[in-house]
Amino acid sequence: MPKFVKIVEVGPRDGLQNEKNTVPTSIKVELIRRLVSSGLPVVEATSFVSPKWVPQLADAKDVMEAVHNVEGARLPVLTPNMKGFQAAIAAGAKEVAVFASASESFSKSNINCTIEESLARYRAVTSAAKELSIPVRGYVSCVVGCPVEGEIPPSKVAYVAKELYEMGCFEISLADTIGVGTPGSVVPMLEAVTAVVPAENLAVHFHDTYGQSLPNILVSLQMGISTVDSSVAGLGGCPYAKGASGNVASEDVVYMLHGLGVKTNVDLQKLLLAGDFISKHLGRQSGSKTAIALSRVVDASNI
Ligand SMILES: CC(C)(COP(=O)([O-])OP(=O)([O-])OC[C@H]1O[C@@H](n2cnc3c(N)ncnc32)[C@H](O)[C@@H]1OP(=O)([O-])[O-])[C@@H](O)C(=O)NCCC(=O)NCCSC(=O)C[C@@](C)(O)CC(=O)[O-]
Repeated sequence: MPKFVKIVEVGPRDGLQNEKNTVPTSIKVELIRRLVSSGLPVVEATSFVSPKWVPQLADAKDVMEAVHNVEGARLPVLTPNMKGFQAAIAAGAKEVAVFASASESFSKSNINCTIEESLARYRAVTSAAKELSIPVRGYVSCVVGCPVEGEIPPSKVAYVAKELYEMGCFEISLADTIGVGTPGSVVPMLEAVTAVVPAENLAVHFHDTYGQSLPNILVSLQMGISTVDSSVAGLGGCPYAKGASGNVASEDVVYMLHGLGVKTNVDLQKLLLAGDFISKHLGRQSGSKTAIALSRVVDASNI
C-alpha cells in the first residue's frame, strides 16, 4: 500500500464534458480555483477538442487564459491531435494529455480514427511536446470493457499502454470508461500492463456505473499503483460511451484513502465545498456518498 496517493482531479474536464446545458466559463474557472485550493496536486482543466464533438468545452481557450495565474497545482488539458496541441500551448497550457483506446469501436466513435491512426497522431504530439519540454500524459480507454465490443483482452490494453509509454508519455491512465470492471477483471488487466509499463508510471481511472470504483482502486493500490483519477461530486460520463456514469467521486476516494492512513495532501472540507459549489450550480445532489453523509451530519447537528 503506498503512503501517498496522487489524486488527478478530472471534474472540470471529464466531469463537465457531458453536461447538456452550457456551464458558464466563470463557473468552470471558479471550480478549478476551489479544487486547487483544496490541495489537489493535478486538476485537469479542459480539452482542446473539436467544439462540434464536445460543445461544452468550446471555451477551452478562455478557461486556460483565466487560470494561467493559478498556482499550486498542475492544470493539464486533453489534446486529440496536433491542432489541439498547438491551440493548447498557445492558450498557455503547460501539460497535455492524449487519449487512445484499447477498443477499435470506441476509438472510432470517440476520435474518429483507428487505434493505430491515433498512435501515429500521438507520436506527432509527443514529439512536438518533447521539443517544448511539455509533459504528456496518455489515457487508454475501455481497459476492461467496451460498450460495443464487450470484454477487452488485457493484452490489447498492455499493447496500447506500452506504445504510449514508449513514445514518451510520462504516465498512462488506465480508464474503465463504462465502469464495468470488478477486481476480478481489473487485476488481470493490471498484471498484463505492469509487465510492460512500471507501476509508478500508471494511474487508474474508474467510472462508478456499477459501484465498483472503490474496490477497484483498492486492488490497484495493492498492486503498486499510486495515482488515482477522480471527479469532484462524482461528475461525469463520456459522450461517446452510452451508459457510462460519473467518475468515482474525489470526496469518496479521499475519505477512503485517509481512512487507510494514506496521505493525499487534500483538505476534505475544502473539497466538499468545491463539490457543493458545482452541485448547486448544476441543480442536483452530489454524486459523492461521502458528501451526502457528511452533509447529513452537519444538518443533524443543527437540529
Ligand atoms: C479528434 C477529432 C477532432 C477528430 O474529428 P474529425 O471530424 O475526424 O476531425 P478532422 O481532422 O476531419 O477535422 C474536422 C473539423 O474539426 C476541426 N478540428 C480538428 N481537430 C480539432 C481540435 N483539436 N480542436 C478544434 N477543432 C478541431 C477541424 O479544423 C475541422 O473543422 P472544420 O473544417 O470542419 O470547421 C474529434 O473526434 C474530437 O474532437 N474528438 C474528441 C472527443 C472527446 O473529447 N471525447 C471525450 C474525451 S475522451 C474521454 O472522455 C475518455 C477519458 C480520457 O476520460 C478516459 C475514459 O474514461 O475512457
